[in-house]
Amino acid sequence: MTDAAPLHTPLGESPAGPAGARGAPRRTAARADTDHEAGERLLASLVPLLAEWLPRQRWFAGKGRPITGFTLVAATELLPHRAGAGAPGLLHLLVRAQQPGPPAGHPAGSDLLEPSGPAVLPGTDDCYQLLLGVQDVLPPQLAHAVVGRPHSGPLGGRTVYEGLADPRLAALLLERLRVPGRLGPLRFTREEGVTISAGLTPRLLGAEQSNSSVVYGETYILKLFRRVCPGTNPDLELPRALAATGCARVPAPAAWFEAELPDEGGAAMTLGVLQPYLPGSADGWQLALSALAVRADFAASARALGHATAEVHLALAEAMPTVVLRRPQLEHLAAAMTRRLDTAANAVPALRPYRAALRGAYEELAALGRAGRTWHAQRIHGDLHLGQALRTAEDGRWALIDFEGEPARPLAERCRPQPAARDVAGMLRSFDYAAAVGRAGGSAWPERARAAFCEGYASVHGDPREEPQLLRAHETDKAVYEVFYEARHRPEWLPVPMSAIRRLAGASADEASRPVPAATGARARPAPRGTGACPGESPPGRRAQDAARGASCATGPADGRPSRTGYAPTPAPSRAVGDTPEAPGTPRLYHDARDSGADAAPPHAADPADTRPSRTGYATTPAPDRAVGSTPEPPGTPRPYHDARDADTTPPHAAGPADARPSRTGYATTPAPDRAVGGADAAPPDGARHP
Ligand SMILES: Nc1ncnc2c1ncn2[C@@H]1O[C@H](COP(=O)(O)OP(=O)(O)O)[C@@H](O)[C@H]1O
Ligand SMILES: O=P(O)(O)O[C@H]1O[C@H](CO)[C@@H](O[C@H]2O[C@H](CO)[C@@H](O)[C@H](O)[C@H]2O)[C@H](O)[C@H]1O
Repeated sequence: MTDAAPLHTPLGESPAGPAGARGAPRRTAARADTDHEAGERLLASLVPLLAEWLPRQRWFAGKGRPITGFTLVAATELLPHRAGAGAPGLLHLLVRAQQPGPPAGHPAGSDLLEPSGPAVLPGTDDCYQLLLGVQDVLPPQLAHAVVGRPHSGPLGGRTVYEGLADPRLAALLLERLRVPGRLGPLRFTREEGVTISAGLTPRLLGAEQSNSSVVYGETYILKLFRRVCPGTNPDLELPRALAATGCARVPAPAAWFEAELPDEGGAAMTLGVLQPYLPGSADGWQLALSALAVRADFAASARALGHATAEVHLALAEAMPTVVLRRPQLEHLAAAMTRRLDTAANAVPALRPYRAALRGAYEELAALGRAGRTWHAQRIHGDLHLGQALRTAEDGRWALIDFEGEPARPLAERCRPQPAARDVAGMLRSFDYAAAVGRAGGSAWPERARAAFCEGYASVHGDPREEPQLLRAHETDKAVYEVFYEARHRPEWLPVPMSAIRRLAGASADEASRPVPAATGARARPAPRGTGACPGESPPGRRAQDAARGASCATGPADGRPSRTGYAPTPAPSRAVGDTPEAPGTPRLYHDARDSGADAAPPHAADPADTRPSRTGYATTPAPDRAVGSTPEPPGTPRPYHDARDADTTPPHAAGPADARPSRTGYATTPAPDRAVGGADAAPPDGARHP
């Protein structure tokens, strides 16, 4: 029982037939095991297809670096495919992709309270979640979803495709989530007291995402995390904690599923979360751009958004541990920000002229720590921007989504308490972005929005403007990150954060401590002046303007779309582990013999088209801020939302009627160990709870 090596298939070793044939994946010890052999054959036959297909997926985090091999972590047959049956099969795979070299997308290890890792990393082997459909012949409406046809192996001659694109297979996932249970390493959990309707029609979202989401009957949305790691994803943890406090600003998880892989240290890997869908909602980015398109003010919406953000922060501070940041932590925070600045400046020359001035904001923070100043840190959203706020059609209130934090950062880092100012800074930066992309033509619009947001926030949870050094340091840190992000993913957008960099670098200490002006009667600040030659620093170019009107950025990564993901800074070399009685370290192919597939949901035309606007850009439906704007809308424009000020009722969480149908699949319990990744979170620097 020491068959410990994870199944690893280097590229270049093509599968040539059944198990044991030339090119089959290596293992350190042989053991006759049907599941293991099935797993070997399966991965071997899929490797050439995955090597081509994976880098083209928008959620693939390792763009720009070659994949040198794959390691199978676990394989589970959610629905067996029977040749000639006509019905599809569904395979769930957890696969590591080995990629040499430093990860792309984010300025270096960016921990808050712990020392950073090395600036240049030897490589990554991120684990990805794949849901692969299998059919003999794919109907034309699923042609866009094809992964490929393996030449040989267990799937030889069949068509493998993105399973989420097939409504029959997406429906099966919902069916799983409706009834708690296990299947191999997969555990499906439903929130206590929640019932989930059966038979809701699935629709795969086409939005630009770090993950993949399926909407069920406009009632639920299932987010499948694509790059996964051991531990509870904050996008499950925080919304659940918030729901327990009664905070209605965040859709409460109704069900979720995880992988339990004992050799990962016992930490379940969150794979997907089902939550109520807010139909007809519009995100803050769309709304802000729509307001700008008709020269409408956004202050009332921004104020309501500040209010909502503060409510969420308050609830999180009540529900989760908080810490006090004292001198060591503040020095550490300043040092981490400085490292990120240095890494970004090394990568983006445009930043270099401002480096010394920007450091001042961080040094000021450290100096305040040395002088005895303290701040509280708590769990926060971690990646707050206008695209993460939805204004609901039902009652016009703001809801916040996507609590994953910056997906590029290691999980442990994302789970640490941080100053709430970090979220505030993220949103303030977003107003600048909207103003630039929406061509506000001056600083009045963003300044009013920023001030209004702070006012709304202050009415609940303390005024962020009273912490000018903390806010400035975080805004600087965010703008530096954005420079790096845009340089890599959307070069046309680089002038947007660069303009903030000039402003932040140019601010004197006095100016920095000047509070954000009040929204009412705020005077426009003069346009920021440049302080040096800066490649790419012209106003957003034609393509950025086009993007703001609905076109895609032409200089994104390989797939031609700007990637929303960042990087994976934690090197995670594959290792052989395992001591479980079954087949430690052995990837297993789980399946459920009871699942015939014969009674699967009836075929349904795939609906790949998603009419929701992209999150990165580009409102296509003018939706001005009704709170302020008086400009008439274009005729026929749907108005799915109304002003938050008019409504303060809680959006109900949609839960369907009880349905007692049993799950169609059963439960295999064999563990599929792989390796431990990531570490426990750092101990809080101070156990004091937020008063
Ligand atoms: N509860 C919800 N109701 C309505 N739309 C949602 C909901 N959650 C997410 N969305 C839509 O799905 C998109 C992607 O969701 P998000 O959680 O941001 O995924 P990702 O982390 O992959 O970016 C959002 O921009 C929003 O348009
Ligand atoms: O939503 P993600 O967590 O994937 O965040 C990444 O992509 C964002 C773009 O979608 C990017 O946000 C930046 O651009 C937004 C406009 O497109 C703007 O509203 C944000 O303020 C700005 O930071 C984010 O930085 C990146 O991490």
